Amino acid sequence: MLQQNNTTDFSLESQIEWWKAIVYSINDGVLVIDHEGIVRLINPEYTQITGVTPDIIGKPLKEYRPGAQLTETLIDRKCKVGVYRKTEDREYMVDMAPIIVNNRIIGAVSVCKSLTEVHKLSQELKKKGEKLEQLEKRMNSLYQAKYTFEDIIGKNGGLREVVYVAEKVSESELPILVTGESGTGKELFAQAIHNKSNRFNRAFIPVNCAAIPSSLLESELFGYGEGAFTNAKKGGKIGLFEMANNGTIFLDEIGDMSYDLQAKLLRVLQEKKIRRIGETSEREIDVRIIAATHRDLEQLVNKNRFREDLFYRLNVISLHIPPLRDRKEDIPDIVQFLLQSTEMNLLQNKFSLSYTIEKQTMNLLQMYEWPGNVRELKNVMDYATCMAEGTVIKTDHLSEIITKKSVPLIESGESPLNQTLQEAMEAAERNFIQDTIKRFGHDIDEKKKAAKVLGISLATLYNKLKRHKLHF
Ligand SMILES: Nc1ncnc2c1ncn2[C@@H]1O[C@H](COP(=O)(O)OP(=O)(O)OP(=O)(O)O)[C@@H](O)[C@H]1O
Repeated sequence: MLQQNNTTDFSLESQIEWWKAIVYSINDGVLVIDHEGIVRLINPEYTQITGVTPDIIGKPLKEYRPGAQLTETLIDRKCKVGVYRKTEDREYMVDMAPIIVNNRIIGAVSVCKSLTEVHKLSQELKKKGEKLEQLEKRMNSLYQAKYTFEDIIGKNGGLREVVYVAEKVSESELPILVTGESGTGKELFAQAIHNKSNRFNRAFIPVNCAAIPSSLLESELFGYGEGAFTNAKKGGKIGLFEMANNGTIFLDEIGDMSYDLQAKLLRVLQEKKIRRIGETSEREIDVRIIAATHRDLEQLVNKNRFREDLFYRLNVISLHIPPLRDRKEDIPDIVQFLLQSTEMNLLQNKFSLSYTIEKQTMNLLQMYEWPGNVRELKNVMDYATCMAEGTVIKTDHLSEIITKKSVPLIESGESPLNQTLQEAMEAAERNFIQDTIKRFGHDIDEKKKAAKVLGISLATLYNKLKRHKLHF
């Protein structure tokens, strides 16, 4: 029996008990034979794993278990590692070693590990892995980018060039900064880029940095660990960066992100690691970042409201989407495209309609300045198709704001609607200059010719281009 008090007993009997207790407490199965191959000891775990009961003790192993290789160890003196054994209902791995004292073999020991348990665990792990894969697939399908470059309509005013660059950089891993007024199609571009990249079947996670209060944005982006703060969810929360792993995160309105959070974003860009709030360890992530803003980031940098280092890091590839008023020639194609989408929607509801638009109505659409860009045009067309009694879109079907604020095209000869003379003259001058430049071309010699035809100096032409916000 083991000593119950604190005094140390060095008697042989006590020492044997001591070693036996150690062998019994081991989690692996242990069987020991002496130099004659007689079983001297097995622990309960050995019985558990192999089914061999303690009545084997004192008997020759070879007789009891003819397949046992342990007795060979007494002869060849070799250690054997990871010998696979399988009986009807058990599977286990055995390590064997001779017990040598003063260069004499006094026995051999076999240590076994159950594979049944390992199998069970690996089975469970497999199931969990499959579940995780399913969840990942579901998440990817929930966060799928639907637009491709085919959905980007138009080519005028520099849009063709932007599409060209965007397509080229799609497959690169570099961050992209998309700028342009609200409604010009920044997210549309981001989705198209994602869908053309190798990440197309992974998640595309859009985040509007201006729509989420800055106090919440950090935990939304990075997630948090359990107990990170009061009201924190049990088990913590995964952040959007982790959700976008292997995919793309679209950080819209990046100019509205707080200065502190900008520093954390810069770290993600540099280290490709994130740390959930309240946790100490970091997690590796592989996310492509596409940021967008309608603000002038350089100006924000100058005002110390946007980090210069982050700006340069994001601005490696920049795409500027021109406003719709600078590419009014695209309006007919976009209108056609929008009407077709409406038709497709109706078709899904079993209605088949084919819309046309009156020339006069189209003229009016091209006279308007579109401060809300393509999004506004989409809304106007949705409204018009609702208002139309038949399939022809007429001026009456446009909202009042369009009919009131449209400015005449030079060649249309339409009279201005509810405009002051000054406003109409300004609009006419803008359109006339725009048309003349388009007729002659963009380079300096062509502009000189345009200025001559307009009867103004080149300097005045440049001033007027600036005043009318014409980017040629
Ligand atoms: N060139 C285009 N061709 C077809 N549809 C377009 C085009 N540009 C924009 N759209 C459509 O206009 C709407 C607004 O686009 P999007 O949301 O991408 O703009 P945004 O610049 O990201 O706007 P915001 O800055 O307000 O977030 C979307 O429905 C989009 O599909």
